[in-house]
Amino acid sequence: LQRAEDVGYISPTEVQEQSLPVLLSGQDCILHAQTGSGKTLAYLLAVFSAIDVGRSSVQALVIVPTRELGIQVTKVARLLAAKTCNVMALLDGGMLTRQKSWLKAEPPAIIVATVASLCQMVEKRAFSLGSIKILVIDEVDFIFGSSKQVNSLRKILNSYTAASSRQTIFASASIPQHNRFVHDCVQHKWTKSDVVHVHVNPVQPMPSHLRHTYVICSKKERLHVLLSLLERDAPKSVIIFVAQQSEKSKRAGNPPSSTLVVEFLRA
Ligand SMILES: Nc1ncnc2c1ncn2[C@@H]1O[C@H](COP(=O)(O)OP(=O)(O)OP(=O)(O)O)[C@@H](O)[C@H]1O
Repeated sequence: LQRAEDVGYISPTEVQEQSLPVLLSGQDCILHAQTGSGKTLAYLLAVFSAIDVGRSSVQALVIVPTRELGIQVTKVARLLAAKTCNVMALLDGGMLTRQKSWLKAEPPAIIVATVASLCQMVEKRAFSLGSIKILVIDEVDFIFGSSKQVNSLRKILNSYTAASSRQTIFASASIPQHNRFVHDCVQHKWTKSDVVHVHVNPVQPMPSHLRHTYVICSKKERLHVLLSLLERDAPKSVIIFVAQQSEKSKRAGNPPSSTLVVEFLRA
């Protein structure tokens, strides 16, 4: 807590105020609060409270759905660690071969990892998760919603580690059917039975001056429809979310849709 204050976190946000007594007492917790409310700092303070920085073993694991989020979390963890312990990022697209030898030579106290990279390392026996004291799953709704990641996540929760011997924290801005999720956590032994659900700042209703519109079209027509909407509405500014280009489309030599949209806006 002193270190958090030293780096500029003077007073806690609402989710931190409500969750820190639970987290620092070592109880399992579901941190459910909107984006930007300070969940990352809350769970990282629990991580630093749980680990013994003098021990050379992997004691804390933070699972994130994407490389980008992993980079952000690692940055905050390193800021708080202030060289008292090592924080390693095992993220998709990273240098896993080099990291494998680092892991064996000097196990970091904290690992921030994407599901696939972590499982790859564990399956190659680069390290074991036997000494994990605290496990955090960030953006849990995203990971459980991804068919690619969910089976590996279940292994991390139930095979590689056990809920009875670790503190487990789930964090998310949105947990659809959250009462059901809390029930599943206990039922599937992802957490202990006294897991606490900290739910603050439920998403505010949409401001009345905003208008939602949607268009139903086939997958093939999506880009064409988007470009026609841009042409028709000619917005002053716009944020467009595009999915990753599929490998099949890359191999076929198609330009990514982001390039096509940018070219259209430039013209
Ligand atoms: N107690 C605090 N005092 C001041 N700033 C804070 C505090 N806690 C967090 N912040 C800042 O608020 C911003 C958002 O925090 P954070 O990333 O932890 O939110 P989050 O709830 O994890 O968001 P997301 O759901 O997007 O992961 C960050 O820039 C962080 O540095």
